[in-house]
Amino acid sequence: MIKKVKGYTKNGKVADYIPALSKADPNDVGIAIFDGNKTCFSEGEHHKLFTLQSISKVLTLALALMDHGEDVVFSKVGMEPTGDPFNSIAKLESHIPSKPLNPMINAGALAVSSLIKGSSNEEKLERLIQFVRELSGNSLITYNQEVAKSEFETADLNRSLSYFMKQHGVISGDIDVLLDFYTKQCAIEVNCEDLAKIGYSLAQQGEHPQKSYSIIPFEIARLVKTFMVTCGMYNASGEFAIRVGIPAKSGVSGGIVGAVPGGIGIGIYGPALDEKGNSIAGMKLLELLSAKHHLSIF
Ligand SMILES: NC(=O)CC[C@H](N)C(=O)O
Repeated sequence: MIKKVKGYTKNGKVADYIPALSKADPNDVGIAIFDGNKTCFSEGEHHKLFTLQSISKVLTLALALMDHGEDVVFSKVGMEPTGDPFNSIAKLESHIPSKPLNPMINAGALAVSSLIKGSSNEEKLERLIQFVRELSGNSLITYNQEVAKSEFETADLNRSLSYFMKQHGVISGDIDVLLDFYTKQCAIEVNCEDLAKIGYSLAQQGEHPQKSYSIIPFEIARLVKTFMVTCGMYNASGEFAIRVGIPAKSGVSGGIVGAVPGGIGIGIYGPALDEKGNSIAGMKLLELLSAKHHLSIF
């Protein structure tokens, strides 16, 4: 499978606006698939660690909904796709009230992250990491300090979005404290197998990947997967729904998580990105997989 898409990597580019991410090898492509059995199917660079980046937005959304419920969360963030790049500030100004349009773009994710419960950033991060450990069944998961620091030092666009939202009453508190948490959340490190299990858990409406208990309430799992369909691949979500049709979320590290209803989780890594910030080989891989195994939900 990987062989068929490897060639696409040369048409993409590794993200370098977060300096530490530019160290990734653009030729890497890895995939893991988990269907609830003990072992994952995996191929390529599936063992390499990479940071969640925007994939974390799905997980903080689920946690914030579990912390506060829908009314509070959706008073701060909307439910509509933007059609704009993930880091755009444009709609914050042109939409009244100026709350971000959805939780899968940076502005929305920053607003959601500001809601995570905890008396300090350490406590909030510990809760989030524990949540990711449960969803992946991997108790060793932690965050990459170098990537977090690299993003914190260069995140002026995200600071701008945050200050804009603070001025408009969407968020409150110290912006650098929020950025400290957000950049660490984005720097949580996984491999394809961890990601496949997270996808499986979402596909199974929040069930633990290996034990029979629920980590995310059914209704919240349904809700976050709907956002994955409508907004998960940024401003390529419409085309992705047509070509692939799997609830999925990507990140600029080159990761993609997919959750196929009926119990298949997919974790992909391919750091060469297209111009919208999605893994170029990863998207192709999902397209081939979906066509071959009829995985589209539509
Ligand atoms: N699209 C992404 O993966 C963006 C996440 C990244 N940490 C940022 O805020 O820019």
